[in-house]
Amino acid sequence: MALVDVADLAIEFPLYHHNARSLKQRILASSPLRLKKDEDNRIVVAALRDLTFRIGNGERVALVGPNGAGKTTLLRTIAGVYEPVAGTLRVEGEIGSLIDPAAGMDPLLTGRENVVLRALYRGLTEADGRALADEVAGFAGLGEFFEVPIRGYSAGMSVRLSFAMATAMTPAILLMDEWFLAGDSDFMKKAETRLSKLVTDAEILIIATHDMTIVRKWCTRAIRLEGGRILADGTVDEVLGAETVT
Ligand SMILES: Nc1ncnc2c1ncn2[C@@H]1O[C@H](COP(=O)(O)OP(=O)(O)OP(=O)(O)O)[C@@H](O)[C@H]1O
Repeated sequence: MALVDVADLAIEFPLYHHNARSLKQRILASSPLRLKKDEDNRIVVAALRDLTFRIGNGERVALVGPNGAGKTTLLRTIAGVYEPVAGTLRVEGEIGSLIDPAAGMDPLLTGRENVVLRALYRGLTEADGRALADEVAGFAGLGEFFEVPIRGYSAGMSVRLSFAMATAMTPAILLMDEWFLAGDSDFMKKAETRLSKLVTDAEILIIATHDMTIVRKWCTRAIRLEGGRILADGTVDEVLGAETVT
């Protein structure tokens, strides 16, 4: 049974470590809501504040809201990239993340080596890891680039590799940022079937998106964030109404 359970969660990003006093005063004066001073007298962005929700088995959740609302930060927090400054986060089930293409990969290793390493990390045998790498190579279509260190990849190549890798295994909890759906059109046509299967097979899907067509197609629930807080949480129809874009 997969579960994401969040209570009173807060994430902050320090912006200024040094003592730029007059600048601090000006920033705080012009933006009193989202920027604040922490106990070490640094200016921080309150990226997420007072978040409480629970996502259980079978739920397909869209995170919606304007630029800077906190959608990607929330995905990364659930993925374990950021440590909350307050509150609790409980995740049960293996996470597959389509958020940052090169996350968790070693830039000095080749595409193939990265896949095998990830497979070993997930408890597969080396033979299974090698078989998985062949499968990923076939789908990613990187040709000879699969055999070079990934620091030499273009942004699109990194997306192809991480997409192929993430969709070759079925995670219990799938986290996805919508820009992962914006690869070149030939690749995305090929990717769609594979992605649909992954979305269906995962026990929990959480996707951050501005595209209400995606929300209506894939999701059963929507959480609207604004200014790092939850404004609404309910069924897609309740939260979106007649909306098509945010
Ligand atoms: N690494 C960081 N350092 C400092 N501030 C950050 C960092 N990442 C995000 N923020 C801030 O946190 C807030 C939430 O950003 P986030 O990227 O989560 O928003 P979003 O809803 O995903 O926006 P978008 O729709 O534009 O992708 C914003 O105010 C942003 O400036």
